[in-house]
Amino acid sequence: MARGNITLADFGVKGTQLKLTLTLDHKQKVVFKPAWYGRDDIITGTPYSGRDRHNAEIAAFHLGRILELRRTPLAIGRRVDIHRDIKPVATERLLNTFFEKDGQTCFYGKCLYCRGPDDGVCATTAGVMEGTLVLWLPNDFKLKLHKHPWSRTYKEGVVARWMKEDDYCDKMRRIARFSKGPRLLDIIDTSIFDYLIGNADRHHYETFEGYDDSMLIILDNGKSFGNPDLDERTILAPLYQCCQIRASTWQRLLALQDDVLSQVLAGVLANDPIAPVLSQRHLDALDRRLVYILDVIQGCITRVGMGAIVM
Ligand SMILES: Nc1ncnc2c1ncn2[C@@H]1O[C@H](COP(=O)(O)OP(=O)(O)OP(=O)(O)O)[C@@H](O)[C@H]1O
Ligand SMILES: [Mn+2]
Repeated sequence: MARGNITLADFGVKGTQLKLTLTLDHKQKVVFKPAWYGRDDIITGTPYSGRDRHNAEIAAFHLGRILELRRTPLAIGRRVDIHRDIKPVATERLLNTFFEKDGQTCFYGKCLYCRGPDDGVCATTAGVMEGTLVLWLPNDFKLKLHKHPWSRTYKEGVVARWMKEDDYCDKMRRIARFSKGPRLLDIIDTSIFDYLIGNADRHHYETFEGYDDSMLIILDNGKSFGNPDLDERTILAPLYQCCQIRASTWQRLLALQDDVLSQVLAGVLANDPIAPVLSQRHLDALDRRLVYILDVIQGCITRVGMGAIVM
C-alpha cells in the first residue's frame, strides 16, 4: 500500500475534516489524511480540539493490533510529491481547490470545514506533503453508522446523559442491541482503546450492515494523541459505569504492563515510512494510562466481583 503509484486523486469522503481519496495501482482505494501538526505539537482546549492528527491514525492502527482488537483499517505514513504524484492524476474538481501561498502549493478540497484557502493544507516549498494512507474498506461490505451512546454533546453547557445519570449503563443494558451479543463489550473495548490514545471524539461507530452481531468497526482516530499530559478519564465511562470487560482484553492489558506497551508500539512504529510516528511523551502517556485502566478494572472486581470479567 505504501509504495503503490497513485492513479487518481479526488475527494468525496463525507465528514468535517480535509482528506483525499487516492486510488493506487490495482485500484486499491485509500484515504489520505494530510499532516497539520508536527510530532511535538500539543493540542489544548476541549478534549476533542484541533484538526486531525495524521500520525495518530497510524499509531491507533498498530495499537489496535497490539491489543488484539483489529477493528481499525490499515494505516501507513507516506510522503507524496504534490507536483509529481498528485497534480497529474487529480480530478478537475480537486485541482480547482489548489492555490499557491508563499511559494508553497496548497489545496483545500471539500468537506464541512473546507471552505476555502484559509482552510487549506500546504506542501513544503520542495512540494512534499506528509500524510497517512488509511485503507478503504471494500465496498461490498456496507457500513452502518450508529450514534455512540457515550458521545459528547459538543455544546458548552449541555451535559450528556451518561455524564449525569449514575445508572446510565444499566439503562443501556435494557436496550436490545446492548443486552446481548458483543456490542456493549465492543464499546467497552473501544473506550479502553480511546482512553489510551486520548480520543474523546468517538461520536459515532460503525458496524457491518445486515449482521446484528457484527463487530464494531473503529474508523477515524484522527483526534487522538493531541495532548500527552492530559488523561481524559471520562473517555473510560463505558468501562467504569458498566464495570465489565472481556477476559481476553483484560489479559492483554495485563501482559502489556511495565512499559511493555510503549516499547512494543515504538518498535512497530519504527518501521513506518514517516517514523518516528509518536514522540516519547505520547509513548510514556500510554504506559501511564494503562496503569489507570488496570486500577479501574481492579476497582470493578472489588465492587462487583469476578463477574466483572466476562469470559
Ligand atoms: N477507511 C474507510 N473505509 C470505509 N469507509 C470509510 C473509511 N474512512 C472513513 N469512511 C467513511 O467516511 C465517513 C467519514 O470518515 P471520518 O469519520 O474519518 O471523517 P471525519 O471528517 O473525521 O468526520 P467527522 O467529522 O464526522 O468525525 C465514515 O463515517 C465512514 O462512513
Ligand atoms: Mn472525525
